Amino acid sequence: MSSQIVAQLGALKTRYFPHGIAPQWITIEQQTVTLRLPFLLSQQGLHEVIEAAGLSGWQWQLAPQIERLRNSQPELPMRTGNVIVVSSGKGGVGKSSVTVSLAIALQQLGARVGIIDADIYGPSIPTMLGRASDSLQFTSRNKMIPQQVHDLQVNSLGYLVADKDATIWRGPMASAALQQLFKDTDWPQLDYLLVDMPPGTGDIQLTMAQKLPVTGALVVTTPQTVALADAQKGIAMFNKLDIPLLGVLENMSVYQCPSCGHQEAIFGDSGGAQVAAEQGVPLLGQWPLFAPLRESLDQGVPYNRQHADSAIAAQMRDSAAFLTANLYYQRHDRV
Ligand SMILES: Nc1ncnc2c1ncn2[C@@H]1O[C@H](COP(=O)(O)OP(=O)(O)OP(=O)(O)O)[C@@H](O)[C@H]1O
Repeated sequence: MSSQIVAQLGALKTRYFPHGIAPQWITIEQQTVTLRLPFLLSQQGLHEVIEAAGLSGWQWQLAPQIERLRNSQPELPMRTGNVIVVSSGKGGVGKSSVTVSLAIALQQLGARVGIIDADIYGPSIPTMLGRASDSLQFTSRNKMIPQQVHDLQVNSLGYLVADKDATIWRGPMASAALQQLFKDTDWPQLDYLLVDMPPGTGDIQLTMAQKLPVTGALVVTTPQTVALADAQKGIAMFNKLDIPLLGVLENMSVYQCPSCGHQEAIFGDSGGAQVAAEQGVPLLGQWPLFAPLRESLDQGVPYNRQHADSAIAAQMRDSAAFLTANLYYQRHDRV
C-alpha cells in the first residue's frame, strides 16, 4: 500500500509539484502520510494534493525540512538561510506591507524568519511591526542584536538613523548600510531572510542586490498600468543580475469592502497576472486592497498575525508557501 501511495504522489502534477513529490519526502506510518518537504506547503496546497491524489481517507501531516539553497555569493558564510529580496519598480505599491505579511505567513507555516528593512526612502517596517522607538542592543563583540517582534528577527535602517537622514543617501552609502545590516547583525539560524529593498530599479537597487548573497527575488506591483511598466523594469533588473525571479505578487488587486466583502477592481483588472504571464514567471497571489490591513499595520500588529484564521491570512500563507516552492525549484537543480 505504501509503495502505491508513493507512486501516486510521485506521478502528481500540481501547481506546487510540477515534477511530482519525491519519494524521499514521504514517510508513511500506519494511517498517516507525512510530507517532509524542503519548502513550505499551505493548507490549500495540501488540500490540492490530497484531492488530486484521491487520498482523502488518510491522515496527513507536514513536517517541513527547509533546504538552504545556493545563492548569488556562495562563498559568504551563511547563517541567514535563504535570502529573498522584495522589490518594486514603483513606490507605494505595498512592498513593505507585503514583506511583513509574507514574513508572518512564512513563520505561521513553520519557518524561522528574519527581515532586513533596507528601504532608505522610508524604513517603515519598525512602525508596521510595532516597537519602532526601541533602540538596538549590541553584543559584547559589537554586533547588532536583531529585534524580536511577533516571532520574527528584524533589523532596520529605521533603528539606526532618523528617516530624513537616510533619504538623502547616495548609492554607495545605501549599499554599505545594507551590507552592514546583513553582516554586522548577530542573526540566529534562519530559514528565510526577507529584504525590503528601496523602490525603483536604478543604480542604488542594482548595487544593493549585487552586494548581497541573494537566493531569489520577488516583484510587488499593483494592477495600475504605470506600476506594471515599472514591475517589468524590476523583472529585467533581476534577469540582468542572473537572480532567480520567484514571481510577481499583485497587491491591491481589487478593493474589498470590509463590511460586505464586495470586491471592485478599482486599479484595473489582473494587470499583475498579465505581466507574470508575459514574463513567464509565477503569479504568487492577488491580494485585495483591504482597509483593515492598513489599519493593523499602522498599529504595529500585522493583520495576518492578529487574524490568523481569516481568509486573507490563509491567502497570504498560500502565496508565501508558493514562493518557497518556486525558490526551491529554481535553485535546486544548480545546488
Ligand atoms: N493590500 C492592502 N490593503 C490596504 N492597504 C494597503 C495594502 N497594501 C499596502 N497598503 C497600505 O498602503 C500604504 C503603502 O504601503 P507600503 O508602505 O507597504 O508601500 P511601499 O511600496 O513599501 O512604499 P514605499 O515605496 O514608500 O517603500 C501603507 O499605508 C499600507 O498600509
